[in-house]
Amino acid sequence: MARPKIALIGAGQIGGTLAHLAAIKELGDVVLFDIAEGTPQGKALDIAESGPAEGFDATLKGTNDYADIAGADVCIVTAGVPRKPGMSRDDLLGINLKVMKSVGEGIAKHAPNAFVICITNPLDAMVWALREFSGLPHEKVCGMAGVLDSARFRHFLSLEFDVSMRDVTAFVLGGHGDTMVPLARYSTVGGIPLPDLVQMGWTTQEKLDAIIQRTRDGGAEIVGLLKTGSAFYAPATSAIEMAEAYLKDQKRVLPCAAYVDGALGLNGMYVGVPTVIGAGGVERVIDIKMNRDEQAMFDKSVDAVKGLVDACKGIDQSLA
Ligand SMILES: NC(=O)C1=CN([C@@H]2O[C@H](COP(=O)(O)OP(=O)(O)OC[C@H]3O[C@@H](n4cnc5c(N)ncnc54)[C@H](O)[C@@H]3O)[C@@H](O)[C@H]2O)C=CC1
Ligand SMILES: O=C([O-])CC(=O)C(=O)O
Repeated sequence: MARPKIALIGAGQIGGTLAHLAAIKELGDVVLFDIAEGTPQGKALDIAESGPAEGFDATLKGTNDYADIAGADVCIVTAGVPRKPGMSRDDLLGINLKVMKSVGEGIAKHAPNAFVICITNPLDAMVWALREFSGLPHEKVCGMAGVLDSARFRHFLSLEFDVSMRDVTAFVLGGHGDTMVPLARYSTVGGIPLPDLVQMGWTTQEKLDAIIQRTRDGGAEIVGLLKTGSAFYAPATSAIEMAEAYLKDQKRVLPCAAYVDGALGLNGMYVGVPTVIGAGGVERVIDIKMNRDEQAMFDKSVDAVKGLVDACKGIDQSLA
């Protein structure tokens, strides 16, 4: 049976890391696309040359021609611009919206049956716009943010509790911005919810609040350290987890920016929610119940995403 084909649209920091991970994990043959001439070709060749030592079977091709993504099973989109210190993700909206238009058209023409994972920021608005421009089914287009934000939360919790990251679960929902919603009640260590761990004296509410804030600021913390761009190792790993769930029909329960129409009181919008990802794409949005405080935080985040979508419609009349 032929290997799956994975198209990576954008061959920058995340795109290159995605290609490396996809090859090492033998998820399929990789096509790296970028408008920058030489970059995707150079990265594809460099990673291919790591194959003999690593011992993977996958082909890697770099290209500036959308025709080369033809028939891709998965497209992961990182094309666009990252932020620098002092910027918010939302500042990228105008420039990256134009990129989503060309990428959406390219995918629609050459890989209309792909499962599409958008990473480009501001994430929730960009995945909405990419879906609009591509016209693909909603369940086949989603955005990566919740897996990353939850991974950051899990990492910080594992440090606080001095336990393996594998035994920490977390759910971060809402938009991928300052209003994101880390849900303590739905996050656990060894199956014990975080509020119970506070009561058991394993940590204090103050420390937990600080970890939640550090999670919200997780992207900015890395931007502040790197200075020239934003995080790429953990974002790439997170998107690969989603792609693998689709390709292997794993039916993973993962938070992602999905199209929600009916669940969680939402009518037809993209935002971070718990989902099930399998061979059907986003097969299910989990309609979790939130308490009053959680709902208030989620509503605020939903409003922030709606504001960004309205801004997209203001910039590009074809989206209105
Ligand atoms: N959703 C999330 O959780 C995260 C999102 N991001 C976002 O991911 C995006 C990519 O980040 P990096 O890879 O670090 O940036 P990067 O600058 O290293 O790579 C972006 C690549 O996109 C290419 N590009 C620009 N316009 C294009 C077009 N029209 N078609 C094809 N390629 C195009 C550039 O040539 C560049 O190689 C940024 O918008 C960043 O904010 C970053 C981290 C996490
Ligand atoms: O912070 C950024 O600009 C990149 C990003 O979305 C993240 O790392 O969470």
